[in-house]
Amino acid sequence: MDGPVLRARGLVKEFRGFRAVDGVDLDVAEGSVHALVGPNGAGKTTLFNLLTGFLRPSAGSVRLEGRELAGLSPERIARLGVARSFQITSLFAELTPRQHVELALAGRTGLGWRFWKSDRALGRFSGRADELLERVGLADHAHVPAASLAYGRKRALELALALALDPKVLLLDEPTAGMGVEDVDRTVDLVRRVRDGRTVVLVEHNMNVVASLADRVTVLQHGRVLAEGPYAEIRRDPRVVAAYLGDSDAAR
Ligand SMILES: Nc1ncnc2c1ncn2[C@@H]1O[C@H](COP(=O)(O)OP(=O)(O)OP(=O)(O)O)[C@@H](O)[C@H]1O
Repeated sequence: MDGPVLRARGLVKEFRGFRAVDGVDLDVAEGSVHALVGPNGAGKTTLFNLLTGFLRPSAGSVRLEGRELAGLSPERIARLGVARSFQITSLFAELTPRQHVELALAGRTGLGWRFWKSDRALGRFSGRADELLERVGLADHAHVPAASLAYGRKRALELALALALDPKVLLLDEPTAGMGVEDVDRTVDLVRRVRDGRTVVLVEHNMNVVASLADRVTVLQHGRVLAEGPYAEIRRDPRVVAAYLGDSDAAR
């Protein structure tokens, strides 16, 4: 199809008269990795929540391949093809990664929670579950309780759960937040592996990660788009340097 897969126009979110997102236009091209960056409080998380239905916009529209999403529930939006990962899922401590992914796959088909205890019903998803776990590097940890997984591996599992929905657009909320250098490198590799023709939108503070992954970058400030373009252009834009890149958080 022509044009962006995800398009926001005039998005506004007001909290008691304060505009956290203030008239944002966003075009996310199909198959691209698009980063949302900006200083603390710029409105990145709020925008993310508007795109995924976790918040209802005060005004404006969000379209997925032309279809209006504004006002739909997060579940409906996920089923239509916009799924998010990181900082949302609470994993079940005693269930294994394999069981988590089987349940996510079952939920997608509508088989859902009614069958959640039936090994036979879930067994039909085991092949696909193994593929997804392999994809995110968890094949060797498929059968341990989720509670025993290291932090980076829990996040890899959350990514597998989002991928189980086979989304058109995958949204990643600060995928490297709280990680040490090794886990950051591993996560960058992981996102590269799973994007595979998929469209990815990510909120990310670590500019090295943005530089390695993003085809396009939107810089937000005070709820508005300050600049938009390829990373190489954005990083030289004096407005962006002044508003954001000079800040030590972004220089990490
Ligand atoms: N539920 C809410 N009620 C009132 N104000 C809110 C609410 N959510 C966010 N805000 C305000 O909206 C502004 C944007 O917040 P948001 O969390 O979207 O920024 P951000 O760019 O994601 O910041 P950070 O990088 O710190 O996560 C902030 O001033 C914040 O205090």
